[in-house]
Amino acid sequence: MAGETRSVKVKIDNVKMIFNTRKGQMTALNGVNLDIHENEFITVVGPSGCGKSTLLNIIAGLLQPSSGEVLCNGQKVEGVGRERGVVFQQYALFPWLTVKKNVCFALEMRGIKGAEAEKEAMRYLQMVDLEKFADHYPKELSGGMKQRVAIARAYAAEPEILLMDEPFGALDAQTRTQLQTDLLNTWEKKQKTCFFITHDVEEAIILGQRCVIMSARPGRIKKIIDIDIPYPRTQETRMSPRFNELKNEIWGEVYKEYLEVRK
Ligand SMILES: Nc1ncnc2c1ncn2[C@@H]1O[C@H](COP(=O)(O)OP(=O)(O)OP(=O)(O)O)[C@@H](O)[C@H]1O
Repeated sequence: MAGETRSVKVKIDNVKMIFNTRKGQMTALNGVNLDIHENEFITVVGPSGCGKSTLLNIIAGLLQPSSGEVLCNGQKVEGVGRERGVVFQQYALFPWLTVKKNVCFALEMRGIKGAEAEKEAMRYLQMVDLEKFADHYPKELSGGMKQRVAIARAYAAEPEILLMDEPFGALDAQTRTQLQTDLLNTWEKKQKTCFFITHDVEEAIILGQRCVIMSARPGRIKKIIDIDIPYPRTQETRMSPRFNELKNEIWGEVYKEYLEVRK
């Protein structure tokens, strides 16, 4: 299985999450166990409301589980940490800072300041092909460009683990495809551990080494599928018979869970 010989970067150990709501207690996650290996690219799919974002927020340290724990590099996660970077669907850029200064912000958190930070920021902007827009403000950019800035900023923070919650979900199909290609290129060069949530089964296959399928609420891991398609993956990969087999298999599993939600 992909990644099995590598060391465990993040261990999700019997995580349960209960929310107190106006209607009483609601179990969002129950008994989630997963080992994410060093430099592994994991994609996560499942019906709406199955707890994907909740799980990501627990790994990020933004939420504390009701029971169970998450270990990162063997240490219990008790809050946010620099080794874990998050990219959300909404770009979360600082609107009052230019593109370059948004990236500088992440560098400053690492202690890189002044001219050196500016130079480094340009290097990260080049990576996402946005160096020409360094002095623009976020409001002057398209949705796809803003998300590329958010990705450059996430990379500039040099996290060991990238947690991505439907980062391309709000984008048009063409921009999404372009960003998938950019992300794959960057991942192949920089090899970070990635945990990537998506609603899009094709996206889960084109990016991931393993695809985690979550069951309907209360969310747990239903199945993990090895995406045994070699990298580099390109848009032509989508035409291959294996891609289509995997797509049918994963889609079938997700659809069964979707029907559970509707019952
Ligand atoms: N802070 C909260 N308080 C109460 N309930 C919550 C809270 N956060 C999430 N939930 C509930 O927990 C369940 C899981 O939510 P979550 O956002 O993790 O699902 P998801 O799989 O990411 O959904 P989607 O795919 O629609 O984004 C949902 O029923 C949601 O309403």
